[in-house]
Amino acid sequence: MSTRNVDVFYGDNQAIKNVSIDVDMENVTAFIGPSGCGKSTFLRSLNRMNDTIIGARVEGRIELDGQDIYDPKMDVVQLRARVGMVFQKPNPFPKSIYDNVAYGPRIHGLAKGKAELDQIVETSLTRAGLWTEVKDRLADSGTALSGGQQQRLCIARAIAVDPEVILMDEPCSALDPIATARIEELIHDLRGKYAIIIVTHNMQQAARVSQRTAFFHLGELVEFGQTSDIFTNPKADRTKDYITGRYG
Ligand SMILES: Nc1ncnc2c1ncn2[C@@H]1O[C@H](COP(=O)(O)OP(=O)(O)OP(=O)(O)O)[C@@H](O)[C@H]1O
Repeated sequence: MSTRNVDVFYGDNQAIKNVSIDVDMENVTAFIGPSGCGKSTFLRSLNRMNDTIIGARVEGRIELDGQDIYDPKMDVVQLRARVGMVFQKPNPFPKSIYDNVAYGPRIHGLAKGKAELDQIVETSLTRAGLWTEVKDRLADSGTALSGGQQQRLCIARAIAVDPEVILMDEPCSALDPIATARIEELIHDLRGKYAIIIVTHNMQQAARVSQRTAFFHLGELVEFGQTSDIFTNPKADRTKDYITGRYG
């Protein structure tokens, strides 16, 4: 996935300024930066989630496999299956655990029959590290699970439509440390199967889960590189100030 000279506006207010980035499909990429720097705005532009916000406007070019995702011919429902999203607060549908995962494959016609759908549900829940905890209660409501389990269910739901990229917007901010550790392990296990981009406030988390880090400040991409370099040998003064806790 690549972006070229991307600007994002909310009315007259410019939240993202001229951001060009190539997201590596093999690695986990973290977006970090102080509150309000535009991390979530930029993340949402990668699967056209900003389309749903009145007054939001994206300029520049964003490509997935060489295709312009803002091309008027792009099927946005299909795009959001290819570039899935996991939000800050787990948001399972008020449906059974099974139906939460089966929903996407059903609407996209990915399974030929019940057996195939069962298999997709099992594989997705297994990849999301939830299968053993829920396999005997697939008919229970997804909303009855713990917060951490709900977030893993949301990850299973994203995985079920076989995405290329998974966007995660502060996926652990509503979770306790144990549930957070499970999600971080899961991100580690999913690396290589999907390109993962995670927005996080937590620099330790970025250092633990990602191989590439992008530092944003005031809507600009200040520095992007290997996570180890960003944290141990940042080039820009603004990055240095942020990682040493001088602001943010
Ligand atoms: N729906 C919206 N309507 C208008 N302005 C918005 C909207 N969402 C974000 N903004 C503005 O865009 C700028 C970037 O916000 P954004 O939420 O992308 O930053 P962030 O780095 O993700 O912040 P945080 O870490 O606090 O979530 C801010 O000035 C914010 O006020």
